[in-house]
Amino acid sequence: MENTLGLEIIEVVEQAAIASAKWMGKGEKNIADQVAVEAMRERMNKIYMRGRIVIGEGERDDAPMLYIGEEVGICTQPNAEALCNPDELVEIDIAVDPCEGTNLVAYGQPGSMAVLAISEKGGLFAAPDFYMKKLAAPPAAKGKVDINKSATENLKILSECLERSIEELVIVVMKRERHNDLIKEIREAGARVALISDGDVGAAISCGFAGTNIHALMGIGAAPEGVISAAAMRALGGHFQGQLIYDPAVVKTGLIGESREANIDRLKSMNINDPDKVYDAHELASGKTVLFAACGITSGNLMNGVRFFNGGARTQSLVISNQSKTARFVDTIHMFGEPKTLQLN
Ligand SMILES: O=C(COP(=O)(O)O)[C@@H](O)[C@H](O)[C@H](O)[C@H](O)COP(=O)(O)O
Ligand SMILES: [Mn+2]
Ligand SMILES: [Mn+2]
Repeated sequence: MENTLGLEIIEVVEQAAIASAKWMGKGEKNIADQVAVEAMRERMNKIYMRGRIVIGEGERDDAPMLYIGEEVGICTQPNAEALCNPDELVEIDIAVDPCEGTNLVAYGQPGSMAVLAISEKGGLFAAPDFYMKKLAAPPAAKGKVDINKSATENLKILSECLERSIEELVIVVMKRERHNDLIKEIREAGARVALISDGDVGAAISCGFAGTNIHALMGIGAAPEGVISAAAMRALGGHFQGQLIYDPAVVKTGLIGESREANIDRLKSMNINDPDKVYDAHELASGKTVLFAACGITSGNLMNGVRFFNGGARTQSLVISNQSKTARFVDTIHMFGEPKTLQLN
């Protein structure tokens, strides 16, 4: 699965990022999102694979494209056996977020990316459209920090694992009212807080690399993004835990259904009978093969954003594989038509 797909999915995220980047700074988050979805879908459908979207843009009725359950790839066609070899006919599950950080793109802010994760069928947790409490940390702290512990305790553990004082730690938290107490606790414990407005996938993955100056992600974001982050962290060997949040009173903002009770019933209807279960990266991305790909739309900690020049664009992507144990940064120049120059910088 991996050999051919690893290369193809780079182009999938690149095309989505380029399309979205054309809308950077225009204040049009829905268009920046929509063009990324269209570009991602178009490129995916050129791949010899038999893919199914398990995390996408929502249910079929609401989302015209890349909806949950949508089949993508050449080998989903009725005559697939004539077109595809046995490897390509293996069913694979795909989680996508074509524009992660739509607000960041619309307002020209750093940290947006086109992103996806792939595994064999059943290898990615089909997260409901709920919130998720998340804890991401570097590989050195894997299995040592714990989402059930307080932020203060986790900071002590992180400090030991990373051989740094608590004061040297930087913890990313989304700037939301629901995090006011968490932010206070982290600061009182002595660590530093980097607040982000959006884009917790990039923040989670940044914990996987030393040199990003991000040592943990704490707090509540969206569950689908949690699964995509978990796929990357599983392949990187970093720490990731997630716990679904189904109580509207906890998140304080956002659409999360009518009531706690109604949400528990909804989870049960999805065969999630223990709504408080804590999932680790291996449960959220349980497949034997896990591939992750992202391409920067606007520049962030991990990747440069799309840079256009006369006749082309340059992109930077990241592909992580648990099989080849690689985190590969890919730098690509895209030629639109016949450019007069190929701009390096
Ligand atoms: O910032 C985010 C927005 O993602 P997108 O809609 O694809 O641009 C995500 O990274 C967050 O995980 C998440 O969606 C968010 O925390 C939930 O929204 P909010 O209610 O504003 O906190
Ligand atoms: Mn997102
Ligand atoms: Mn998105």
